Amino acid sequence: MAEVLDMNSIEVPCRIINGHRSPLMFSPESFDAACKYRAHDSDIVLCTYPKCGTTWVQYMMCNLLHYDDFDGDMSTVKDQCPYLELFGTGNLKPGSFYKIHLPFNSETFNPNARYVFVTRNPRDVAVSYYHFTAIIPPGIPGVPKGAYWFPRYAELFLRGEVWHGCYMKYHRDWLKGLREHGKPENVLILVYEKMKKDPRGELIRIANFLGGRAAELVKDEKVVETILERTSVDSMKESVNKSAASLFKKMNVAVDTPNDSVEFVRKGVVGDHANYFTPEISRMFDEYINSDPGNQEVMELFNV
Ligand SMILES: Nc1ncnc2c1ncn2[C@@H]1O[C@H](COP(=O)(O)OS(=O)(=O)O)[C@@H](OP(=O)(O)O)[C@H]1O
Repeated sequence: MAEVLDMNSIEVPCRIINGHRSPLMFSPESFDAACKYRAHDSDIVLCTYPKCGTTWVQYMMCNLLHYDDFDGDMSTVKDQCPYLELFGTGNLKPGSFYKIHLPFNSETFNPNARYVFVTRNPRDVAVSYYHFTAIIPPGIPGVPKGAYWFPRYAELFLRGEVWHGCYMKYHRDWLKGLREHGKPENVLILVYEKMKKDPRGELIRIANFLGGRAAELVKDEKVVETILERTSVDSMKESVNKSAASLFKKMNVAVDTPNDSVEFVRKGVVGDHANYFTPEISRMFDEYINSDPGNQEVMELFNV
């Protein structure tokens, strides 16, 4: 008789490295090196909790920094803006642009470096992360894909028992860290919901934060149009998902998805949680948000 899967016993498989929950596919050496890497004065760090809009901002910034060479391929983007926990720090030189999903750490934080922090409503993050967790190997061994598992994932998400830990702790610590240790002129906070409302305005804000050639580029309306087109959901579904699949193959990671495509870019909308949240899940999220006054500061970011 087929074994019945108890959905309530399923965990997200993680490896604990330096106290952080790493996906199993990451090399412990790379992850550990990323945890210990202190930013140089001239670095630009894209720091986000996963699924907050990292890839979108990464693509906008790579366009602004490498406009003429930008080809939309994830292999190129990973060289222009490597993901430290996955690729390690071996190739970094001062003046690099890179992304991390690591928590705030005052020992590796450098107030002279520039930090771009991207955030998004935790309800939509949970849904997005649930989809991603289910498709990226080793995924959840033995768990078939399907929305019915979301209630369990939501519980694990609220407890912080998912890759990269607790959303709220991550946000509270980064916002406090940036406020107390950062220089305001070196910090840019972007909100996914605001980017959806006004991508042009936010692109120009990013360009002005970067300054130099990036700020010059966006004075040309044609360039702005081109970057907005290259970073639209539809263009990125094409460019990112297919090239991510070939990158995974190159890294010998078996991808369990149809059409050889890894859905880094899935729906790209605000409010998808309405399709997944039951009244019980909504109540759990409300309780979670109200459980700590520091969470309100985070939630206020989404009143856009
Ligand atoms: N161009 C563009 N416009 C709007 N939305 C976009 C775009 N690119 C990516 N996305 C959506 O961002 C979600 C993935 O987040 P991240 O890139 O932060 O994921 S990752 O942690 O770096 O893997 C994921 O959200 P969901 O669609 O809700 O799953 C992506 O679809």
